[in-house]
Amino acid sequence: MSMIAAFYGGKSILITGATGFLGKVLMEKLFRTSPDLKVIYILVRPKAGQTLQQRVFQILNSKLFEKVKEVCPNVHEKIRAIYADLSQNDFGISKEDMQELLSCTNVIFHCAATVRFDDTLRHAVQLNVTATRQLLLMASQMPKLEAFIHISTAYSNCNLKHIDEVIYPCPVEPKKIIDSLEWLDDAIIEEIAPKLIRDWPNIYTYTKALGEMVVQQESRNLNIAIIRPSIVGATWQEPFPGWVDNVNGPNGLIIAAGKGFLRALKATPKAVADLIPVDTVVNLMLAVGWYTAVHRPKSTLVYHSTSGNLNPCNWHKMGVQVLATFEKIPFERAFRRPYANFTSNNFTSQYWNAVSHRAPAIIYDCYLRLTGRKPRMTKLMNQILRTASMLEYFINRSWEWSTYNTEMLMSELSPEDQRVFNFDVRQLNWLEYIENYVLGVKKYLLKEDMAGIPEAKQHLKRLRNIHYLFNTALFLIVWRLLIARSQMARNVWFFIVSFCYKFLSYFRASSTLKV
Ligand SMILES: CCCCCCCCCCCCCCCCCCCCCC(=O)SCCNC(=O)CCNC(=O)[C@H](O)C(C)(C)COP(=O)(O)OP(=O)(O)OC[C@H]1O[C@@H](n2cnc3c(N)ncnc32)[C@H](O)[C@@H]1OP(=O)(O)O
Ligand SMILES: NC(=O)C1=CN([C@@H]2O[C@H](COP(=O)(O)OP(=O)(O)OC[C@H]3O[C@@H](n4cnc5c(N)ncnc54)[C@H](OP(=O)(O)O)[C@@H]3O)[C@@H](O)[C@H]2O)C=CC1
Repeated sequence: MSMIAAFYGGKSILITGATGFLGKVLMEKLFRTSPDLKVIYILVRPKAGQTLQQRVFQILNSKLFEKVKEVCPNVHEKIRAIYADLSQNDFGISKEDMQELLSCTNVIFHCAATVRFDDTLRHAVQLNVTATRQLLLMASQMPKLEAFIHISTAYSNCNLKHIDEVIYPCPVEPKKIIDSLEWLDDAIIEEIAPKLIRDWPNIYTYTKALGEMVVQQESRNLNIAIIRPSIVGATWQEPFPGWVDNVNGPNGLIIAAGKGFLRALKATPKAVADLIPVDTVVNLMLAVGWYTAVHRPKSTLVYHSTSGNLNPCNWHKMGVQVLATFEKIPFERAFRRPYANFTSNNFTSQYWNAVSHRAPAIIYDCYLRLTGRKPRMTKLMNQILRTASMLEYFINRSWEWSTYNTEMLMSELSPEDQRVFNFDVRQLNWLEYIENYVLGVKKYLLKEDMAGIPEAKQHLKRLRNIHYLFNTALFLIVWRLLIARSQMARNVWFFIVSFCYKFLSYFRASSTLKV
């Protein structure tokens, strides 16, 4: 019997960010392994015209939850969506709901955050810092609370090269920032933001670091743990391989590469690609929840959920495998044949952007215009290049994350728990994982049918022929222009033509002799 699964039995669990990528996988695993849990409270806001109930219905009826419905047929009754908007100071939770949360919650998983790199400082602080403080305040009023698990990111201290499982102080106190945001106007905030974030690459990582400090400062006598995942990728094993549901992180770039839009990336090929499967992160979260509640460590422990120091893979290996998978399982209606050129050189990167990205987009837009259609490729290309440039910081550096706490926890688990809640990334086979990942992007993000693969392969063959034709035509045009202007080019040209002519004459003569 799994001790971790048994621990969650009969428990009331509060999850923030349950409608997000990590949150959904967390709920799925909880229901599947502890179907006798009492209730999962999720803090949700209405979104995109959907009510809370519609959002929950959509999640529970997705493919991700197919297995859950077999193990826990009354899953609908065990999930309680509570209206909450974390960008409001009191979350906007009703009095009755708040009362229920305060009196019943046993474990909290705080996943909600804004993960946009370019969010405004005000919004990012509100969500990643102030909301965390507010939730901790709520937690301190929960008599039955056994553990509070805060999800941060391995990149919260990416201004350092070696990162230990400790909370590092930020130059400016979070409280000072929260207070000043109350009276400063938006224009001033955006002006001071770059000075505040200093050597952090973006507002997201900076506010996640502030969030950790808030956890440390407001922990009171709560049992708290922090988990820091690196780049969270598709599921490795559970509930099935390759599940993904948004275009964040590598997902958008895999789409852009598979569709042939993105063919070069400013990336250091040897830098560590610190991806971690989402189910591995979730298994660690559940194990940490159990350990924190049962063993009650004296201080707040930080756990790194990273792959780099246990089972490293680099961007070159990843790119090669992604390309190999595109060969086997191509995406439909590609713009160009997929190709992956990683360069860390600024000049080469600019060159590839001009030749491989912007020029084809402009040519295609001209074609659309000529055929009476609305041009759209340049806009799309700009969007993709903007996203790629936002991620550049993370694909041109390597970090070392120590994983003592994570390894200690692994050794504390029973063999059964190590199997059911496996977070040992050493067992991950990257080639297999990446193939399933790309397949998952095709199936679950692009919603492409596997039956379309032969047609997609045909399409790629056509694109290859167009590519050869285009290159030959381009070569001839450039050559013709050169001949017109340079005597040397003319001489070379006549030499080649006469050589070819002589070769053909010889070939014809020798074949006539044979007959
Ligand atoms: C050479 C080829 C290579 C081939 C081989 C390939 C091998 C694989 C290589 C993989 C290398 C991976 C490196 C990963 C490094 C991750 C590091 C993470 C580190 C920290 C991790 C964390 O701790 S935490 C999570 C990370 N947090 C994000 O990862 C959010 C980022 N992101 C944004 O911060 C905003 O996205 C940003 C960008 C501002 C734009 O902002 P923006 O305003 O311009 O655009 P929007 O985001 O509003 O998007 C407008 C609409 O475009 C849609 N769309 C957007 N991108 C799209 C896309 N690429 N493909 C299709 N569709 C896309 C979107 O879905 C919207 O569609 P709709 O309007 O219909 O909803
Ligand atoms: N994905 C990754 O690569 C990594 C993620 N992390 C961390 O993991 C956690 C989860 O990330 P992930 O699942 O990928 O992110 P998602 O963007 O998929 O999910 C974010 C969640 O937060 C919720 N949320 C955002 N704003 C509000 C709000 N105002 N009120 C209520 N809920 C809100 C979202 O709700 P809604 O659906 O309504 O928008 C959603 O459920 C985050 O803390 C992130 O920092 C750490 C490292 C890497």
